[in-house]
Amino acid sequence: MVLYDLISRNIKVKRRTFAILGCISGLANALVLALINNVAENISDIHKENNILYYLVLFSLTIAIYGFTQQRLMTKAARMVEKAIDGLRVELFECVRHTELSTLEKIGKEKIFNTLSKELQTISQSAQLFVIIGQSISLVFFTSLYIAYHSVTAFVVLTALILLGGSIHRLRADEIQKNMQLSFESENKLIQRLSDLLEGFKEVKLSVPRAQELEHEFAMDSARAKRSKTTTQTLFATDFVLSQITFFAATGAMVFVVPVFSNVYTDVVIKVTTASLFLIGPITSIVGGIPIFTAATEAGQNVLALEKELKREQAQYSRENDEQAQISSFNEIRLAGAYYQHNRTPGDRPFFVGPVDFELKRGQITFITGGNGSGKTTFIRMLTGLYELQAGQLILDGQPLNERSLTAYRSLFTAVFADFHLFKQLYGIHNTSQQEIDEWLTFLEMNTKVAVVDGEFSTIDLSSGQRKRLALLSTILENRPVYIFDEWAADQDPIFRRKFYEQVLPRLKARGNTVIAITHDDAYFHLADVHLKMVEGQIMAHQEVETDGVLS
Ligand SMILES: Nc1ncnc2c1ncn2[C@@H]1O[C@H](COP(=O)(O)OP(=O)(O)OP(=O)(O)O)[C@@H](O)[C@H]1O
Repeated sequence: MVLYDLISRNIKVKRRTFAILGCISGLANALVLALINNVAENISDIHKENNILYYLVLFSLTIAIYGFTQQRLMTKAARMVEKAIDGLRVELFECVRHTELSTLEKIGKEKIFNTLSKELQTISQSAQLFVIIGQSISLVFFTSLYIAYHSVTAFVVLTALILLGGSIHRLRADEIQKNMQLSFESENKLIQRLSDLLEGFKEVKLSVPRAQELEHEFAMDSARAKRSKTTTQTLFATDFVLSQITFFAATGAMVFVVPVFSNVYTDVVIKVTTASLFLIGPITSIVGGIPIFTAATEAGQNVLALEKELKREQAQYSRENDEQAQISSFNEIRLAGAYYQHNRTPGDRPFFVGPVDFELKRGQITFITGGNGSGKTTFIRMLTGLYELQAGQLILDGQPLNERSLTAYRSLFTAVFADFHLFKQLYGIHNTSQQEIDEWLTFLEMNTKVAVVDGEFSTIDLSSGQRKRLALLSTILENRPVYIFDEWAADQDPIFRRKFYEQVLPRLKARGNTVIAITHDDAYFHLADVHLKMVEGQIMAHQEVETDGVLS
């Protein structure tokens, strides 16, 4: 039971409480039937003996017990499922945070969005249903007992037909599951197309062919989702009708079949027929609830699958211990024979960086140049521990790093990547004063546009160059030993570009920070202590490449 496993993982499911409440509720419901049948059968005697009030009180009491237990059951189930989902949501978020960048790239953002939002919501929506199905099963059980008490033959016929109705659904469970998986995949694609439209809105607006093709692909995926959902719903609808027919057959059997096989009196036939009719509500609830239950089970499976994928390559060590450790200084970082190869996409030539030997000394300013696609970003990700090396070693002050020390090692770095994300809130930046923030805002010429209030930028609705300045400010406030800038100055005006190279970088150096900048601004190459060049996944001294013009 995927759903039960998911729910009971973080919270203790009070099975006994649910079972007791479910039984009382089902029993009370069945008692309503028994009472009505009994009063109807003996109505003239009851009136004669003035017992009607007694039965009325009994009837009201039974309904009150049913109402109370049913309400408790539903509230408890909702609370339990929401608590479990709260835990799962946070756990999955944590899992995403701890997973490796390469794993995240492999899984894709859409699947994570879809699972964390829609799939968890599907499970949440099914909370009340679990109770209704459970209570209906209990009602069917007690009503069947009531029928068995009056006629064993009626009970056997009814049980056989209920089992037959139940097995209809089981027969097509695989087909239903396959279609649900298809619609999950189509929905992932739909999210991807939608984010293409929203994130690339400007580009889409500028190009009608692009817009048309995107719309066409979206429509195709939407049609695929529609097909698989319609097939699923059709299967469910047929199941529903078949089970209703089975149910009517069961009721019909009470009057047409049972009297043939047993010597029952008319009043017994009426009672078992009424009881059988009484089952229509719970049986409809059970059959009608199957699609939602199946969807929730499928959603649970997708949640588990995502979690497994996220954890697959996650280091098996205690996160807490690992995250407590921060490295605040170093003398030398070395990459020895470091190698990383990207996953090959069909039709693509595999790209790898390495084997690379590289040394970074504290306080140096290193510039890295290189053509497009030469591997600069990949190299930076290897150096910062964002990509786990597939061969070779990262050595910090003579100590080779292992998985345990990787998170602490990463804390040496802060970066403004080429595809940086500007956080509106200054997450994790607390060791700074308003005065320091304001000074830097003025220095970066952003003080007239933005303020930092309660640890948040007042706005990030700015030009891309200005947003980059704020990203730079965030890194400066973080004050980490090593600064990485990937083409930081590319979209700054010439005056500020000069300021970046001639004032910001020296200021960081004076503070004791080490800087690695990917840059093509040759006017400032003389400011670097070390100048390297990346060529086809190999790193070498810039001078060496420029004079030899060949790769070793
Ligand atoms: N996540 C990835 N999966 C597969 N291949 C990738 C991935 N990231 C980069 N690559 C490939 O690796 C090669 C090097 O990319 P990389 O971004 O490291 O180069 P770069 O020198 O930084 O390029 P640019 O200057 O254009 O940003 C490219 O051919 C690119 O297609």
